[in-house]
Amino acid sequence: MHLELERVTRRFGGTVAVDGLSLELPTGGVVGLLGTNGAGKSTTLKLMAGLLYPDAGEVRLDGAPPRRVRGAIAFLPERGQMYEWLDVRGAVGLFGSLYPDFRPERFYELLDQLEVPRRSLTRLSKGQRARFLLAATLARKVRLYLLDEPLGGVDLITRDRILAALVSEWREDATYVLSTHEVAEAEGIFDRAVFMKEGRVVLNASAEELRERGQSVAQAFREVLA
Ligand SMILES: Nc1ncnc2c1ncn2[C@@H]1O[C@H](COP(=O)(O)OP(=O)(O)OP(=O)(O)O)[C@@H](O)[C@H]1O
Repeated sequence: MHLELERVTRRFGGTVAVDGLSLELPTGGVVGLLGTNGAGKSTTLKLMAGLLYPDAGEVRLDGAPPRRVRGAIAFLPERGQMYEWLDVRGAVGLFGSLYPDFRPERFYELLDQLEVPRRSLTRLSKGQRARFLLAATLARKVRLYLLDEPLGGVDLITRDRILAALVSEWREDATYVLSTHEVAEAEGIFDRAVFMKEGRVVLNASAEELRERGQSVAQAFREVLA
């Protein structure tokens, strides 16, 4: 899915969360949306998902406003506090009825791959709950995956499993945008890194461009955001 944000601004009261942000992402690939706390990553993802409206500027997905292509977007919110009552069967029922593109087989595979015990969410740890909801999100077959901090608050071993699950899921016709401040750990999976600071894009570089600059994502992150 071709993603375009044109001079997008979003405020919350006196706070400018996203400040005249312009960004164009062609179809396909894995995009890291990187920035420190409060940089505006979550707000940007919600604007892309059509869950928030901009105060100014425009968001277009394949030329249309997000609300018109909502069915082609899977969004993983930052904190997995929703659906407390869900268990695996409930999730298959709920996601299956909400989303015609939900693939139960893929969900079971991902649960195994992410080593999530098949229990209700109330009986899972925070990290397991986050992986449960990540599995449910990735089990949808859509053209745009927006994942807010899928690596947040998990241990290193779990992080590797999540990255493996993500990598096993990549499809060429789909775009994956994931926000993180765990830059070093996510190194190597991004085709493109978009660095945000104070609601703006301060650097948008492909992995190749970073290599040509002789920089790792982590080095570029430190340089740009310092
Ligand atoms: N619903 C809201 N009401 C008020 N202020 C908000 C709201 N959502 C975000 N903000 C503010 O907007 C700014 C950007 O927040 P955002 O959550 O987009 O940043 P972030 O880069 O995702 O941060 P983090 O890495 O901490 O999740 C912050 O100053 C935040 O306090």
